[in-house]
Amino acid sequence: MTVNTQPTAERPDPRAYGLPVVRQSEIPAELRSLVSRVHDLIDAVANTEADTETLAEAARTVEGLTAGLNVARRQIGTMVKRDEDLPEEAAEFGTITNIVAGDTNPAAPPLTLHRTPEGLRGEVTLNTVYQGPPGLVHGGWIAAMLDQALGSASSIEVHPGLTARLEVNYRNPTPLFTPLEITSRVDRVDGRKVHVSGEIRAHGKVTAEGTALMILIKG
Ligand SMILES: CCCCCCCCCCCC(=O)SCCNC(=O)CCNC(=O)[C@H](O)C(C)(C)COP(=O)(O)OP(=O)(O)OC[C@H]1O[C@@H](n2cnc3c(N)ncnc32)[C@H](O)[C@@H]1OP(=O)(O)O
Repeated sequence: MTVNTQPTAERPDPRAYGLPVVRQSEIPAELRSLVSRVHDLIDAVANTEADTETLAEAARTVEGLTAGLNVARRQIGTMVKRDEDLPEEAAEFGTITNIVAGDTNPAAPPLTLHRTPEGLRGEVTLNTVYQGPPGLVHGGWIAAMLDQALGSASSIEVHPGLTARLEVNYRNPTPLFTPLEITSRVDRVDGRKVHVSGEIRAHGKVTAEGTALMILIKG
């Protein structure tokens, strides 16, 4: 089908579902900096061979930091409003702690997707935190990235939906420490059923391809 790259005129407002909304520009630079440093910390912890004294001291420090941050927690389901140059009724929303793309999730790579004339495109480079087989990306994580890219294609080009079915073909190993190109698009819309597809490429070669059926949320 011809892909509609124009935002849908009417999108569901998460506030109508009782979900708080944070504008992307409202996320403090200090929080973004903390998220980036903890992202690096996760990698360091996963790979450290430091001596036990250093490990024990780090654990105490992190425990204290965790307690300090937990004094004020967001409501589950808090959404972030993206692309603020769009008109209010065409605004895009994502879950702020989304494991693949969440702005405030240090465990997320994060994957950012942008519109193209063909659909959506993003680039991401993964470290050993996302490792499955030695030197390769975990297959479940590959599925998660495709789910995100395919779900976003539906959300941005048609309407937000939930994944009813996802099929992944693993064509070639997906390497760590290598820029991965992720593309997705809407193939067909049939009432509330949106058929979407996408790929992951490394060095221009497809490593995984996915197709999914998204069921649009009502409203
Ligand atoms: C505010 C901003 C929020 C924004 C929220 C945006 C979130 C994006 C998240 C990214 C993607 C995810 O990870 S989503 C997370 C993983 N997925 C899930 O947890 C979904 C779990 N499943 C469900 O909740 C449900 O099964 C749904 C919602 C998928 C469908 O339930 P429903 O809404 O009651 O719809 P239902 O009447 O059953 O089906 C509608 C039509 O679709 C068909 N259909 C339904 N499921 C299937 C299926 N698996 N395979 C084939 N066909 C199916 C039915 O036959 C029917 O066709 P016909 O009779 O009309 O012909």
